[in-house]
Amino acid sequence: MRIVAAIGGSIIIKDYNYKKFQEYAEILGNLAKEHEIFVVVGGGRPARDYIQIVRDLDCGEAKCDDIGIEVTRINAKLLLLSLEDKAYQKVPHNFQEALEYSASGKIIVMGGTEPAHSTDAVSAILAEYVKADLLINLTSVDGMYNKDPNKYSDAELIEEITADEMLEVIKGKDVKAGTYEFFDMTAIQMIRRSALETIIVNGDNPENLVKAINGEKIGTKIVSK
Ligand SMILES: Nc1ncnc2c1ncn2[C@@H]1O[C@H](COP(=O)(O)OP(=O)(O)OP(=O)(O)O)[C@@H](O)[C@H]1O
Ligand SMILES: O=c1ccn([C@@H]2O[C@H](COP(=O)(O)O)[C@@H](O)[C@H]2O)c(=O)[nH]1
Repeated sequence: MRIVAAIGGSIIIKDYNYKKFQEYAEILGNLAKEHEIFVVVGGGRPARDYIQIVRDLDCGEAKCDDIGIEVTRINAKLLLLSLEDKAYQKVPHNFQEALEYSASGKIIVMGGTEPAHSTDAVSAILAEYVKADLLINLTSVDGMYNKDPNKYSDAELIEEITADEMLEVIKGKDVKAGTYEFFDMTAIQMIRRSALETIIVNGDNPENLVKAINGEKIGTKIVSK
């Protein structure tokens, strides 16, 4: 299978610790023996911190996005270093480069591309671009809930949701740099227009990536309407 995995910065760089990179490198390396793997890495807390400095400098939102993109590429580079020769040792800056580098037969790891969306959107566009069979979004919660589980203790996990229903929930959310909380509009629109098979799982345990690929019932599945 050709798989795109989006690893949230909220998990991979949460503790500024090499161990999560190592854990992911081992699992991705094993998966690459059977599957074609593309990874998109998010920015996490360091991206938000850097974005805040650019915002305080009053440089405008697109420049805030730019610095966010730089941080996602640093996180991608850290994962590349952990993967050693199992990955193509260059971070693609756009989808064409990702496709070109994939001719190496190695794992491809990228961060952001251009301003005005999140790495979730990058992963969805990449999944379209390379005609992936499966898009897996690894984040810091067990999937999509009916409301923010970190704010509401009675939030309920949604096992299956259509892209249209997701768009309804997400519309009206903030679209400023670093605030594309959970999913953003661009990501969901891509998922909808190409009916991308998508699963959102908790990536704090990287084994959940394997479970999702093996078709175990886990997280939230986004179905086309
Ligand atoms: N309806 C919801 N269901 C699940 N999580 C939600 C929801 N609404 C808001 N959230 C929040 O979204 C957060 C996940 O989004 P976040 O932007 O941190 O993800 P990420 O993509 O994993 O990381 P990053 O954006 O840093 O790369 C959760 O911690 C949760 O608090
Ligand atoms: O293609 C991209 C990717 C990211 N950004 C900006 O960077 C931050 C961090 O990415 P996350 O996916 O949210 O972790 C994001 O909020 C954007 O501000 C971007 O503009 N374009």
